[in-house]
Amino acid sequence: MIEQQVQTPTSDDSRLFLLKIVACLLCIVIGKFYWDRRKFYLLSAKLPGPSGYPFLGSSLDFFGGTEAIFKAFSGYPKMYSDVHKLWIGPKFFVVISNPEWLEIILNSSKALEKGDVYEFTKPFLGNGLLSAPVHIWKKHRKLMNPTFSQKILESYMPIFSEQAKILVDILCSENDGKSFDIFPRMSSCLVDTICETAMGIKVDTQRTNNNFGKLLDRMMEMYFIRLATPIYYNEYFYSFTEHWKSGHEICDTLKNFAETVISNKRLSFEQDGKLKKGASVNGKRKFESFLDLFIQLSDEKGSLSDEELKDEVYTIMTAGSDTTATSTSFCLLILGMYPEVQAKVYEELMDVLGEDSDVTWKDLTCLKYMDRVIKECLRIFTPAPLISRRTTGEINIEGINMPPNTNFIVNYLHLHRNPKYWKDPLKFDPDRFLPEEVAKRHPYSYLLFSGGPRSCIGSKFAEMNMKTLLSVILRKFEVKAEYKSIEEIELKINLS
Ligand code: HEM
Repeated sequence: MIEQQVQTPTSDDSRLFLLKIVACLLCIVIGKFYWDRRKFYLLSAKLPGPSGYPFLGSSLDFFGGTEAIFKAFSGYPKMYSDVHKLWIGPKFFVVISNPEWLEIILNSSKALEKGDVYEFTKPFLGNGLLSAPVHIWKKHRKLMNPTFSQKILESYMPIFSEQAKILVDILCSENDGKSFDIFPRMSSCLVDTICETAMGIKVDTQRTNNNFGKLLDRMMEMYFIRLATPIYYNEYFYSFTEHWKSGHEICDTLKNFAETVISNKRLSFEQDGKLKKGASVNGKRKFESFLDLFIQLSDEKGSLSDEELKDEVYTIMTAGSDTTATSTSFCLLILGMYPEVQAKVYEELMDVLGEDSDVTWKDLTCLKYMDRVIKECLRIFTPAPLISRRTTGEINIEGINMPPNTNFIVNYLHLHRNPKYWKDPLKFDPDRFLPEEVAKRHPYSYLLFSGGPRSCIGSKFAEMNMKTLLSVILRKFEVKAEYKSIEEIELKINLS
């Protein structure tokens, strides 16, 4: 009789078999990871730039917070080129500070989508203009563009002036001749200005210890902390951190606040009947906040839900307050370092406005020297130094093919300090912005508010607000700065 011998697999055999399957699966996953990204490796090989370490890329350059990010982005273009590659972890970026490239990219319909880092703003800003995907952005931007018209912004001038005067009163009462940091005061002033213009509510953070302003500030700060902390990039790991928890708590409080404001507005509109479009009082446009206007326009042209209204209003508040506060503070700092320039600005203010008169929009258009001073200050200290975009189709520039889903970082800081376009870039010289000088430069060599169809919607608002603030402050005070040279000033960086 033949006995059939059945060999049962030992536990070692099955372990080896399992190990082989896991190894095979791992190879497939890694292979697919590299295969999906092969186009970025090809592109990376064609561009100069730091190669970084495997898996980490150049992320170690960013340890040390926002100052480290600033140093890295100032250094890369000098070391490599004004178009260079950058790996942050496994993520690939093309970093650009070249006007010719920027003109093409910022105007391309294939580069309107925001870069992946804007995802971090989503818990708070949802699909507001700053981070919205293009199909939503197009609809909302079209609806919102008319609300930033000259006429509407002119109706905000009394608020700009009133808040600037409150700031001056506070500075007068606190001024003991000692030096202090103007930014926190400026920031409160801008929060109050933007809350009133965006939502039509007075939060008065300047004079009271209002919690709303603090929460708004904290929310923005948390976003920048996340941006400067690569270990917070992964959503899954981040969701276990205290930072995530407190971010969500603040977010919920701010959301509830906005929801109450919006529902009260809707209620009062229903009670008062529809708003009269562009209604005027004594020949001047009646004040209507952005929120009033959005509700009105969305009723006429296709609705924005309450959630969308909240996102847009908070986007305006976030994008508008910190940038304008930083910009105006930098202008005062530089004017404090250059007394002869400050004297000329003062002289112009006296010529155009005299000692006490309120500032009108017409006056602002006459402040030509101040305009050049502001532009030059913000060239050197660009308040929105980096932005990021992502391609949705192939873009070819100078024979270099950038495939869909390429993330760009636009390095405005270097664009504005690039010695190719700005001789002696750290020299402060407002005359660089004389019309004849501007005409000599590439139009995309100065992009304070970015360029193309997705540039800053609030640029006019910001200019009017900054000029009003400076007009009120500089007629009251002579400012001085402790810094002696621009090189001394260390910058921190954020992403707009
Ligand atoms: C000096 C002050 C300001 C600077 C330097 C600045 C700069 C910028 C920059 C660089 C962008 C990015 C554009 C891009 O991705 O290409 C932007 C977008 C934006 N800014 Fe400003 N901004 C300022 C003030 C304001 C103000 C006062 C408001 C609102 C009242 C505002 C609202 C926005 C919005 C909503 C966006 C998104 C636009 C879109 O994607 O359609 N900004 N800003």
